[in-house]
Amino acid sequence: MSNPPASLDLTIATRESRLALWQAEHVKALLQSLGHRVTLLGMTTQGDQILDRSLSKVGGKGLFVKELEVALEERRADIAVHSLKDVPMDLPPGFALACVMEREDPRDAWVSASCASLADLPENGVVGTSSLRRLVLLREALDRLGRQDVRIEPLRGNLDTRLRKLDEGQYHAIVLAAAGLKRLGLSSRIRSIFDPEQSLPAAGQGALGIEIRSDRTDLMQALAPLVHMPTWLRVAAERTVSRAMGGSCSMPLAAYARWDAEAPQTLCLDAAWGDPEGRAVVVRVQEQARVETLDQAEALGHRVARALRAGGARAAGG
Ligand SMILES: NCc1[nH]cc(CCC(=O)O)c1CC(=O)O
Repeated sequence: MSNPPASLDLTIATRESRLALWQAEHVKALLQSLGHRVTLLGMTTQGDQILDRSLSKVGGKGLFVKELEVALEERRADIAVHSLKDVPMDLPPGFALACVMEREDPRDAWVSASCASLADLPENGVVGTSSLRRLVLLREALDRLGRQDVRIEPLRGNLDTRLRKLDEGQYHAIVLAAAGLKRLGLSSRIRSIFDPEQSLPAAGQGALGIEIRSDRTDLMQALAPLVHMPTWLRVAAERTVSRAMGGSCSMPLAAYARWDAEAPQTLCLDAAWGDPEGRAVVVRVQEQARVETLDQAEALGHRVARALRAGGARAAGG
């Protein structure tokens, strides 16, 4: 006979943006429904403080997770909830990704009151995004429409700040992850959702990950019911591409995996790599494989990274 699962006292370290708090509350509610007692420990990260420079210039993804890891290290918290997109490919020694949860909408959203689409932008229109990936993919789409007049301008800050900058008229439209808007009940702001063919999502976009100290095997068991394996396999493949390309936000790289609707257990992985100067997409590849384990997902990711390099993509730092 197995023992009933232990009820734990758990502290969740979280950033304090509205989206981060929503995500932490979401995990808190799930853990409480499993019988655990949960408190939140809110904290500000460097990524939240540096708002005047593009993230790719100031050190990238690690900026959003470092302080949370210090809280885990100092045992002030047990788990950290992250948007997987912001989590570096390799966690520092002593930390582990214990759980990947079911994915929200992974796609990019077009947010604009005045323009229904790219084609609808006025002469010399301005679109806001700070993601190099979105910049490169938008530029490509605009060039195809013959819209060299449209400018793409940097846009930083949390979701509310970005929406305010749009509302103030600094941009005609902005591009954001649909997942964040949906989680915060802001779906009505979404004018349209990009087909992944056009704006291929970033590795891990829309998925939540839970990080722990790797010695906390007790927590792995407690978190097991929150694991969504179909999502974990998708994002493992995507993140492997990113890791293999030296993934950082200073490289325009998209990696998006989806399950084939017809073939059982078959994962289709698309990737796009752009010139780091952010001008035009140079390489797009697609591979698929039967995937039932994380190892197989990673093998697919490596194949896609090799195909990107064969097509002319260069890994960062080498
Ligand atoms: N880079 C910031 C970030 N990290 C996660 C999300 C959205 C939610 C998600 O992808 O889970 C966002 C905002 C955005 O890209 O518009």
